[in-house]
Amino acid sequence: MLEIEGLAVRYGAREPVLHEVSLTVGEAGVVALLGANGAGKTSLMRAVSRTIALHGGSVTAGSIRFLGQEITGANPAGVVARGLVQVPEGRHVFGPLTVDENLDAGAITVRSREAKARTRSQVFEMFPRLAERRRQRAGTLSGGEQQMLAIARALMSQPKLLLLDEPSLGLAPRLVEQIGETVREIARDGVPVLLVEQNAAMALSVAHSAYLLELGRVVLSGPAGELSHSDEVRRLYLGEDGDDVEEDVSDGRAVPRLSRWTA
Ligand SMILES: Nc1ncnc2c1ncn2[C@@H]1O[C@H](COP(=O)(O)OP(=O)(O)OP(=O)(O)O)[C@@H](O)[C@H]1O
Repeated sequence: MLEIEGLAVRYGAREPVLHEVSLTVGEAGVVALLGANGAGKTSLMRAVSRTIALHGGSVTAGSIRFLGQEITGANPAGVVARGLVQVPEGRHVFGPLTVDENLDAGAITVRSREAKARTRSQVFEMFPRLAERRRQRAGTLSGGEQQMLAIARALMSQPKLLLLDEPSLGLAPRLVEQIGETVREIARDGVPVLLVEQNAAMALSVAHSAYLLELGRVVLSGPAGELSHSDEVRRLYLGEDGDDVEEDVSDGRAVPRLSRWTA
């Protein structure tokens, strides 16, 4: 469904942040893209959703094919119209609008009233908490509910492929589990997912295959089960060697990274 080959991305005149990245997402299942802060995960998502230019970046080499067609020159709206929909990091729900209005906004490209109503009831089945809060303003929802709304809004556009950027970020472990279950369910319902995560444990538990990015390069890839048994992933990303605590340079506190929700 999605074929990325030899992709290079840079911001302005700086050194490229992605080098020769190749990655494939098939017709079904979940593909996880793992990596530490700054590895280039979000930049890859932006390249695929064609929002990279909005962030001052560009694709300088390689190709991105979606459903067999080159999309490297497409614009963001064109990509969404083809069924490739991104839920960016940080949720970005429309705070002053209600849950229902947010869902309407997600369905703006869907013409048929019946199709919209059908998708809305499927979405409410998947997220009963949103159904209970359909007239509540999105800005007053909890962090976990906002993340669910961001995913639900993307589903309203009836995507053929969903890109999820760090859906577990900032959520408590119980909610991370729920997000993982939701991702599984979306894939089971027939929408393949490219899941970007720092939470390697969650991502590898829901994914079929996975890629590990380091400093803009794919350094490991394969079936998720194999990656979760690789020494490097276990040591650096699943925190099995006590190696998961690094200095947070912003305030000097030692904080667990990558494996922070796995305890
Ligand atoms: N708009 C931008 N302008 C310049 N450089 C950027 C921009 N966005 C990202 N970068 C740089 O690109 C590199 C990759 O960042 P990116 O956000 O893609 O990584 P990431 O793996 O998603 O990290 P995180 O998990 O922290 O979100 C970093 O060195 C970052 O500083």
